[in-house]
Amino acid sequence: MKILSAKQVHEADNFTIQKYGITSDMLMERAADQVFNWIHSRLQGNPIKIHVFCGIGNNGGDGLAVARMLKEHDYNVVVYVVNYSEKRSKDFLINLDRLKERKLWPEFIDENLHLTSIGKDDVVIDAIFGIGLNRDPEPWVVKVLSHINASGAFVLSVDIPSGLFMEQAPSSEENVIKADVVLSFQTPKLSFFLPETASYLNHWELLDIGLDPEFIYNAPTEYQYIGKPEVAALYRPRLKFSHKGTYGHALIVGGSYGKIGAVQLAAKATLTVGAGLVSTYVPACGYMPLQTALPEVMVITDEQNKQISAVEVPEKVNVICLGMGLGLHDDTKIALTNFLKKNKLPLALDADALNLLSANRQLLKLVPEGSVFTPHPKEFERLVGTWSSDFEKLEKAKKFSAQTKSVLVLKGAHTICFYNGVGYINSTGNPGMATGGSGDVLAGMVTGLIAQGYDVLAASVMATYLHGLSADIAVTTIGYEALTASKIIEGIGAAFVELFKREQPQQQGQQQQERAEQ
Ligand SMILES: NC(=O)C1=CN([C@@H]2O[C@H](COP(=O)(O)OP(=O)(O)OC[C@H]3O[C@@H](n4cnc5c(N)ncnc54)[C@H](OP(=O)(O)O)[C@@H]3O)[C@@H](O)[C@H]2O)[C@@H](O)CC1
Ligand SMILES: Nc1ncnc2c1ncn2[C@@H]1O[C@H](COP(=O)(O)OP(=O)(O)O)[C@@H](O)[C@H]1O
Ligand SMILES: [K+]
Repeated sequence: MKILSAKQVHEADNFTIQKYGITSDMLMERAADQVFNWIHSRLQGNPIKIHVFCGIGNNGGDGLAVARMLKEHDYNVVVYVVNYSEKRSKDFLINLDRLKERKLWPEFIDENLHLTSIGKDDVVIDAIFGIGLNRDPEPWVVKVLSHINASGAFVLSVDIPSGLFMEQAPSSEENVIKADVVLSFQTPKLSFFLPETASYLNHWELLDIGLDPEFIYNAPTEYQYIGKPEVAALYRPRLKFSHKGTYGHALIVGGSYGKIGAVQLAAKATLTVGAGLVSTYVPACGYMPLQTALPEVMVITDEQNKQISAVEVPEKVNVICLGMGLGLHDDTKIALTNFLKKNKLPLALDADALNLLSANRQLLKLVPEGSVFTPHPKEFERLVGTWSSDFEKLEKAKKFSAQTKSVLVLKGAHTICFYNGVGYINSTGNPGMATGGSGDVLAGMVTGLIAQGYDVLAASVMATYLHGLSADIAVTTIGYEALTASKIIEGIGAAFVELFKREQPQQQGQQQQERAEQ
């Protein structure tokens, strides 16, 4: 799913309005109707107090329209207009008139703040700023935002939490509403996925307001949100008359004394995503544990017992994964240098391979184009230096991918794969994955898919999605704490199966029952 910029959303609005001969006010009515339905299906007429805070632009217009619909259904509504500018939008004014026609008079809030108290059991609808926010709110507006944040009420933000920019970090935490739920129109916003800005919302949902699909399809975007349909489309079915040679031969190079487990995890993950053959290259101390733990995997050993001092590549290997548990020994640095000087195969570079490259930057030039780098944020910082905000980190990631002409898999709660100027944001995964070895599993999965002939971008995006999905399935039965890297590997099969499961159509009665329970 594409992630549009604010400018593109406005263009999509105009395009839709012209193509279908509708008015902008009708589009606003659609948006408000969807928000109202969402609330109404949950509250079902509950007389709870609902405070609707509106700005003076179209986000405020949405708020006024929702307030009108709530009033028409006899909800207990109070409406406020946060009057931060005299430049009221046309559709805001239309909806202000409609509200007044229903005898619902908003309270206007200006810098002479008079703020009504909000009970902690009340509901707040936040429609103060939407995607039109282009500068920090003024101090008195910040006080309104803080008043809402301090109330303890359930906060539902329309489109985006007020004060949160689409593509820029807020200058202060108190400038932004903390939303329990965001009902966002048509397209998710980039700031929903970055650690610094995602913390302003607990949960988001998309409402389809019918912006023209053709416009969205043709819009060039810098970010995409990757879900099941995008990944299912990448899947390459296995062929009836195939054999193990059809699915590639991957080599995993890694391990040092005490860190052979990292190679076990990666190699097992490589096999489990379907690679035809998997070999490992490890220091001699890794021979016995690997042969014992993974009978399917072939093992080649270095002449050194505790660390790798050379890399030997067996014939017919078509992808090499390098780095897990490798260590930073001088022997290993020499091994990596000599290997990179000769190697022409695509690489998946992880962990200590990345750390060795960071410490010996001249080696980066030897990494073949079309490789994959899988750093976690600290490893990425070692590669490119520090950043002042998550948005700057994204720019650095894009630049690194362009310079190396490779995929950069920047790991995190929402891992983002960068390639050719586009960031693919993963939708699966959970905090149970914050456990040693889960990154080794991901690197192995990427490698196993490349071995089978997936291109490097498809392999990275699909591996990242399945890795998170496996963990998501696992935690439904074992919880977050007991999730381990090995359990992620065990769940890869279930994740593949889930990829092609159709949602069961729900019976109407069942839906009503579920709504009543919420
Ligand atoms: N297709 C869709 O998705 C649809 C979206 N819709 C809704 O429209 C919303 C976007 O509306 P919007 O463009 O009118 O902007 P909004 O956020 O209400 O801000 C208002 C104005 O405030 C100003 N301003 C900015 N920052 C400021 C500041 N710090 N302090 C003071 N003023 C500031 C700035 O004007 P400026 O003063 O810069 O000229 C800005 O234009 C969107 O989020 C969604 O809710 C639906 O209605 C229909 C379909
Ligand atoms: N809170 C989280 N939510 C979702 N995914 C997470 C979370 N924490 C970690 N992960 C995932 O787990 C993996 C951790 O990788 P990494 O830090 O390299 O671990 P290790 O070095 O122990 O193998 C990454 O794929 C990351 O995206
Ligand atoms: K808002």
